[in-house]
Amino acid sequence: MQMKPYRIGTRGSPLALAQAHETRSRLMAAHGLPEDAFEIVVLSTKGDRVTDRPLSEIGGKGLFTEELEEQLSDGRLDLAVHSSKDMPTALPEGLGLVAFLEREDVRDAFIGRSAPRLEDLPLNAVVGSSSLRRQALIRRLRPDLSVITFRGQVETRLRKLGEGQVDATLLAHAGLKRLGNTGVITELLDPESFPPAPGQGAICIEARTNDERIAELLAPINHADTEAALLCERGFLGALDGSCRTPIAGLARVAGGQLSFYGMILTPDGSVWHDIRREGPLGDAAQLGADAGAEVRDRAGSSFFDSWT
Ligand SMILES: NCc1[nH]cc(CCC(=O)O)c1CC(=O)O
Repeated sequence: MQMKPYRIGTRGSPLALAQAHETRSRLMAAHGLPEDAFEIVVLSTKGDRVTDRPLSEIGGKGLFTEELEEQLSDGRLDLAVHSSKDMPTALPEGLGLVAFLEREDVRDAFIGRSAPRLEDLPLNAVVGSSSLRRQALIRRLRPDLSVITFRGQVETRLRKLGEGQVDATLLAHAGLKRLGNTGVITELLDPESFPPAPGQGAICIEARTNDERIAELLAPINHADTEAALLCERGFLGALDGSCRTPIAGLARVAGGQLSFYGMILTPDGSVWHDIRREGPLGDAAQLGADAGAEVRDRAGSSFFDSWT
């Protein structure tokens, strides 16, 4: 009997497509299914269409997810593949992050034209980044640099760098690996001094939470340690109510059945920051992250958060 193919939704950027193809390959291998058991459905989102303004200004969570989520909710899609980093902490009713693929390298990659390392950039060099976290972390380490907003797909940013619009840029190592573009990297940044975004490097799969058939399909490709780390990092983000305007970093790692979490919040100019370290059992991942978020929020005090708005 010919079954209807599972419909996998994705955005159309090269990175998103690579992630959707990787997910399909994992599903084919896990279930011994042929390629045509899955159909990859490409949707354009608001975040893809508005490219001339910083994401933090267009505002609104779910900029890259709304169209996919509508089609998941009404059954036109069975699953949607995302970068966990781009996923808001609150999802529409009835949808959830049902599986996480094993995480790639979490580090940020530095791509320098004027110097191979962030610390070697000449005084007053220009760094392009659209991420508030990266902007704040750069300013924290190198207050002399000028940081400009720099949007577009990975390829667009590399082209702008090549044209000399900036002296350096930063991109996720994981994304460059998935695009087969690691040759451009001149330095991998230490996650202690340059902590990644919550979710960085992990592909997640969103689906209807009440759909048993899809839950069974996804169970064998879920990576338990990645899931625990992600729940922890998203707990941290949620406790800080990370809007798109907040520089927040957070990384949970699993070793010996224990989670260790490191998180940081910064003012956009990088002049003030608060960091936190927490260890705990895997089973309490989300709570551990949420507690860390609450503590760092209390420590920072409300005046700290005023500087964000
Ligand atoms: N917001 C864009 C985005 N979302 C996920 C990745 C990279 C892949 C990942 O972190 O999983 C990127 C590009 C980048 O930060 O370089």
